[in-house]
Amino acid sequence: MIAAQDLRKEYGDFVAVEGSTFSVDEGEVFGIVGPNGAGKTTTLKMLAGLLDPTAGTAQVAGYDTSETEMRNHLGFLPEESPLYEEMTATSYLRFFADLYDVPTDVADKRITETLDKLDLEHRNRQLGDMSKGMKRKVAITRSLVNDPDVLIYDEPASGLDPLTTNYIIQFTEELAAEGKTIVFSAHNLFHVESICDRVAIMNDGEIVARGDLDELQEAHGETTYHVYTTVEVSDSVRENGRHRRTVESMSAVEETRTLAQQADGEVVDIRTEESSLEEVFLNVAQPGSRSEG
Ligand SMILES: Nc1ncnc2c1ncn2[C@@H]1O[C@H](COP(=O)(O)OP(=O)(O)OP(=O)(O)O)[C@@H](O)[C@H]1O
Repeated sequence: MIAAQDLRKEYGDFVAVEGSTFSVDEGEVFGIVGPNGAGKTTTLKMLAGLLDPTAGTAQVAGYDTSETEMRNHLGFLPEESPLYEEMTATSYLRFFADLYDVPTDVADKRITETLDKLDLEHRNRQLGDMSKGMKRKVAITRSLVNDPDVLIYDEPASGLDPLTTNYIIQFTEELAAEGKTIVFSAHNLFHVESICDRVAIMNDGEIVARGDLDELQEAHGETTYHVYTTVEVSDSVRENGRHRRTVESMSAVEETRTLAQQADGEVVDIRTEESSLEEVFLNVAQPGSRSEG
């Protein structure tokens, strides 16, 4: 549904994105994460046809991103969505539906249903008088007026309160369940972990790791073993009448078993804990690069 081959973007002599190759299948939710300045927005804008790549190509819904027809199949949510401040939400959304030649009755139904799902109140308030969360809901609704197959969302929930953030993340999940293909960037790795099928981690303009969570953990994460014993062993802590020793390798698990036996005890439980996406991220997004946080 989305394919990018060797995308590159230069701003003057600064290379913002290079060698970016990836694909996203129909119905997949694909997350792009990375430190500030890694090149996420630049990548998303190239996919949305808003920035011309310096080199490389990309296709969305079967169209090259340079083809205008592609935009009829795409909903793009920019990081900052400038809205026409004097318009009401309803008139603004009708205006955009009209640009896509959506018949008025179809547009009105679609707009009302989406705003209902997003629980937007005060629909006839001027956009300039709406809160940030309300404006984001209007911008999300705008991305859906043409009923696109593909959604490209740049930081959909950035800077919003936890309640509104939850609404938007849940809503994105619902869109995925309806079969939309979604690419989005986010700094909140918990959200990415909870809704993405696959993730690409960018650093310094390049994709440095990619895959589903299991693949990322296997390639770049660590497994932690919590070994529970009946007796105290070196570095163990007491926990609910047992002793827990936390180690990083199977050989250390075996060593713990030996230590327990030497103290006339035994291992009664072993629990494993995989790295979170945040830990994987910290392992691959190296500082010292051009991080702009
Ligand atoms: N129009 C521009 N002209 C020059 N440099 C730019 C331009 N737009 C972006 N850049 C630079 O390109 C790099 C990548 O920017 P981009 O916005 O794609 O990063 P990002 O990963 O989305 O960052 P953030 O998480 O902060 O939104 C940054 O160093 C940025 O300063």
